[in-house]
Amino acid sequence: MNELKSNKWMQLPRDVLVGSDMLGKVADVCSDLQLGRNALIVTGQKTRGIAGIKVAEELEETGRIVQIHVSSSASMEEVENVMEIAREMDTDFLLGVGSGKSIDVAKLAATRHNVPFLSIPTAASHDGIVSSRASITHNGETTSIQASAPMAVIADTEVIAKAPFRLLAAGCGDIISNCTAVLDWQLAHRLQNVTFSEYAAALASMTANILIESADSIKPELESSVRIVVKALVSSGVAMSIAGSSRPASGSEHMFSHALNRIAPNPALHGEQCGIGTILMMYLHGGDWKEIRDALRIIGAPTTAHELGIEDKYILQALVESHKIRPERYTILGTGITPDAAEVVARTTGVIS
Ligand SMILES: NC(=O)C1=CN([C@@H]2O[C@H](COP(=O)(O)OP(=O)(O)OC[C@H]3O[C@@H](n4cnc5c(N)ncnc54)[C@H](OP(=O)(O)O)[C@@H]3O)[C@@H](O)[C@H]2O)C=CC1
Ligand SMILES: O=C(CO)COP(=O)(O)O
Ligand SMILES: [Zn+2]
Repeated sequence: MNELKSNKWMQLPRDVLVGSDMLGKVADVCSDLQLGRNALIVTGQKTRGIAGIKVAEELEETGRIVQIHVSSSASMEEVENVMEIAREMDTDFLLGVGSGKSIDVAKLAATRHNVPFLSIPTAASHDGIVSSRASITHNGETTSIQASAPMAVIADTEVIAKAPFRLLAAGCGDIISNCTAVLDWQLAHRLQNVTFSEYAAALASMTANILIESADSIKPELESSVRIVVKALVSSGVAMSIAGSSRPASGSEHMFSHALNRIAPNPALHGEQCGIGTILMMYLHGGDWKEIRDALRIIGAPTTAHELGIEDKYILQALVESHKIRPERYTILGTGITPDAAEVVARTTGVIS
């Protein structure tokens, strides 16, 4: 790590654009940031046609050379494929255009290739669209890897409003999960003296609370709803940058979601699982879990295993195994909960019936 990198306190995006027809502004942003001529777009199978091609055309119109890579998974092999293409075409910058997976692959490949990266989400499904973390699967294990923050985030509210509403509701679940993430962080600070940032924690909690208060404003196909959620995701990402870790936005509820990804044959969306994890972990914290459940219900995010499409037995198994996911991150789960206790929390909160 060079001296500049090791001395950095926090990394933040330089430009954040949120609004209608923002895809039409990509070339201007690249010129403004002096990003160079050779661009490599990482996009997904569906999102290629939704935004990838449009972004490529916008860049080509200004004389840039653009290559599109369609990525099917957020795996280390994909990151290496993208790095190989970047080396071959002497790429000046990368763009992740699409959902979480495309953005994570572009983010890590750009970090390792040492070029800037732009995040252009087509869905507001989690705060990875702005964070300096990339979730990558390698040898069957998904890990959250430190990467560079995007140089710019360009969120076209028109495109995101047309995405399946389930993705936006999942983004809300990811934001609401800050409630228990911060409680876990405070607990770890008190019991284990882990480094704690009041600023990061306050920003993360405030962001979740504003979203809970705005729950009835989150509606399908409304750009105003997208704007609320994207702003909250940006705010959560900034909290993680201030903290220098995902602590303000990822605690026991994320460990539950990560455990489900390992255990359940068909996991649901990240933010959906984290939302339900927040209900469960808030119960364990002795907090107002009904407030969390009600906000998720109003938004239209799942609050039960049935709505998540995951069998009760996997929910219980994930609860019992969550503490093993990241043993170094102390949370309310401590050294784990028993199968009996898991059943009580899941039944009392109505997550299983
Ligand atoms: N870096 C971080 O901090 C974080 C990373 N993650 C990671 O992100 C990934 C999950 O991301 P998430 O976005 O929830 O899910 P996915 O990346 O799995 O995307 C879900 C689906 O939505 C599709 N999609 C996206 N936008 C649109 C649109 N506008 N219209 C129609 N379909 C659309 C995608 O299409 P397509 O096939 O084209 O991609 C994909 O099929 C996981 O790999 C997870 O580990 C999660 C949280 C934080
Ligand atoms: O999803 C995240 C924050 O919302 C990132 O958290 P992880 O560090 O658990 O991957
Ligand atoms: Zn998350």
